[in-house]
Amino acid sequence: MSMYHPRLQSFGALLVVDADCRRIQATSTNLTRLIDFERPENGQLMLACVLGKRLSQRVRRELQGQQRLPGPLVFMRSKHSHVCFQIHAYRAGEQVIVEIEPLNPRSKRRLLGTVNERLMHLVEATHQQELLDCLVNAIQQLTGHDRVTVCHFDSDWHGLMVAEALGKRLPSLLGQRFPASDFPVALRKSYQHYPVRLIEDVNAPPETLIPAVPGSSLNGSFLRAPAPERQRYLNRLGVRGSFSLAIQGDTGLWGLVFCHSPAPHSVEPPVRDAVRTLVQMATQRMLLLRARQEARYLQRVQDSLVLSARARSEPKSPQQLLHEQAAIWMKLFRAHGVVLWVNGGAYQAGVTPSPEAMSQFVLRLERAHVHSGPWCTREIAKETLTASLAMPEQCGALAVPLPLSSTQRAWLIFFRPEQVETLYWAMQPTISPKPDVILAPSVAWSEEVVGKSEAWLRVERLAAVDLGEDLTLAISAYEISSLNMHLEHERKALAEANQRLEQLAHFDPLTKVWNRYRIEEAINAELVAAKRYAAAFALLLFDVDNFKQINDAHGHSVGDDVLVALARLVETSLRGCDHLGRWGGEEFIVLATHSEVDAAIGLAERLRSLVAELRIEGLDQTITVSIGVAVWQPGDSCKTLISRADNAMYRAKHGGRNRVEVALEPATAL
Ligand SMILES: Nc1nc2c(ncn2[C@@H]2O[C@H](COP(=O)(O)OP(=O)(O)OP(=O)(O)O)[C@@H](O)[C@H]2O)c(=O)[nH]1
Repeated sequence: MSMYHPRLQSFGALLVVDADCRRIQATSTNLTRLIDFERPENGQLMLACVLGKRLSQRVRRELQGQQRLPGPLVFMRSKHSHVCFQIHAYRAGEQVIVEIEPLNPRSKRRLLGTVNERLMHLVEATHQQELLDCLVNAIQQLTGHDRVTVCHFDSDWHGLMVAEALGKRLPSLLGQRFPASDFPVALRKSYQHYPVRLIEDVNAPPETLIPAVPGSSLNGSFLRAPAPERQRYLNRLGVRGSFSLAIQGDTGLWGLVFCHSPAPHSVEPPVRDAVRTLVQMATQRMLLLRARQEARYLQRVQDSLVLSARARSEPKSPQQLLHEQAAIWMKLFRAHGVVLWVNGGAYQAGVTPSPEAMSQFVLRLERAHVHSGPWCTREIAKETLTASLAMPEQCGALAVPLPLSSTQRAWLIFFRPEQVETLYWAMQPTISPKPDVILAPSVAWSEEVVGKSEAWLRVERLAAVDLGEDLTLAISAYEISSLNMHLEHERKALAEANQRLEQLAHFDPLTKVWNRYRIEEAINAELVAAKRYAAAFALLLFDVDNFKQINDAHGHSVGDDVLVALARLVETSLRGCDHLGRWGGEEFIVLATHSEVDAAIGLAERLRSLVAELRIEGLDQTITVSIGVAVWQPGDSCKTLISRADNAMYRAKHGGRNRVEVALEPATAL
């Protein structure tokens, strides 16, 4: 195992103790300078020799089964001396590390008051900037460093100075960006594990451990000296005293608080702890403020959804939805254009690509973006999916798929304009600083960022998904209602067609009375009833006299008028239980139910004389009919019955027309 020579800072002493918390295996070289103690004669230094018996027992007890002491312990080395010490102890592998720092107890009361007052200010802050300003001022007041800054990391780990408190007249770093290379991954990771880093003097000659111990790691120690590259970096800035703390966001390292001074700068342990508490409180408050802001934004989006929810009870087409909502949506999503892509068609508002370009874009999006979440870019021109949209005025796009069905997706797509941004990059000074002069990295160059839109925030993407779900429902509701309307239309058309079919099947198209098929059906039904109940009925077969001559003299259409007028006249003269049908040509049949021969003859005579009085417009002659009457007799069929009526009618014709003849005997030879 290799021997370990840690480089330690001198503001505290460090002990490496065995796992049992008794024997000291190594001490930092400055231990004897900080604390008076007696070395035992046998040379085996015990923890009790340095901390005293009671305190070392307590450390042992509190570390039993624990990784570290629950809080710092304080002790006074000698009754005659006023020097106090604070102890931290923790386990590192098979060893226990004990850190001892001198303490000034007189500063404590004053500190508590200041910290409380500053905490109150932090809790009252209502905006992030106010909160961070309050934090840097509080820290500057507590530690006295010459520059206290808050550096916030962007998604590429470049650091932007967002708040600053200056003790001396120093140039401001506010608004400057430090490149990600200033914050290497190892450094960021170490802040995640050890959020507080104090370097009292960057250039102090380091202490080390005697004797060197195998494999001991002091990564978690306050006292470890800065790594050489960090030392060089701080030297180039002219920083000798440095104190830094991590600000942990909900998704990782949000930023760092830097406290810098050109001269060595000590920070008492209680001040260090107080600053840590302030940073933690400020972090909590910041997360809360952000959560509130996001909640307010989401509420505004929800409010806009209620409108489309209303559209569900009163379905609206995608076009109507876009027309009514586009302005609200664009305001909420800071967009200048919006497209609703449904069923291969684009509904657009504001500044958007041409429909052809949109259709190409959606095709590519469908192929490349198969999952259900939103897709976005800040640089339309550089993104392969959007490069061919060729729309210089819009730089950002946010697309949300709307799963209308398992096979078909619609899209809601927002377009954002370009936002030209000037970034000020801090350059590290190349000259060596004069002693006691802290350098501001000069505004060596500024960069104009073009072709990018504002970033699509996480909360905006979430809100877009909410809106997408709402729209999916609204569009589905519309499609269902359209389908229903279509079905209803189809149903009506079908009913009408059926009705027409019924007419064609059962009615004569010219006279609108029953056709031959229907009257035959009725006669057959009547025959069944007559057979069962022996209830007589009669058939009246009548034919217009000399109809050919009317046709020839006045034209076929007048002949038609005669047939229609005749049918109307006879139809309206019948009882409700009698039926009229057209038998063919100018022949009609009246089916007179419940009729014996006398009643049937009476009816035939009444009809004959009514017809003789009929006047037709454009026809200056009377119309007459010859009627053959046949009354049902047992054994009759439809055929025999009609045949008998036909014979009777034939006789009427031959008897001079405009007459009624009755079939008296059954028809023969049928
Ligand atoms: N206008 C019109 N004429 C029809 C229709 N159906 C048949 N006819 C005509 O009715 C005429 C029947 O003539 P005929 O069978 O000789 O009988 P008629 O002239 O009435 O003479 P009689 O029956 O002996 O009195 C024919 O000229 C047919 O063309 C129709 O639907 N409309």
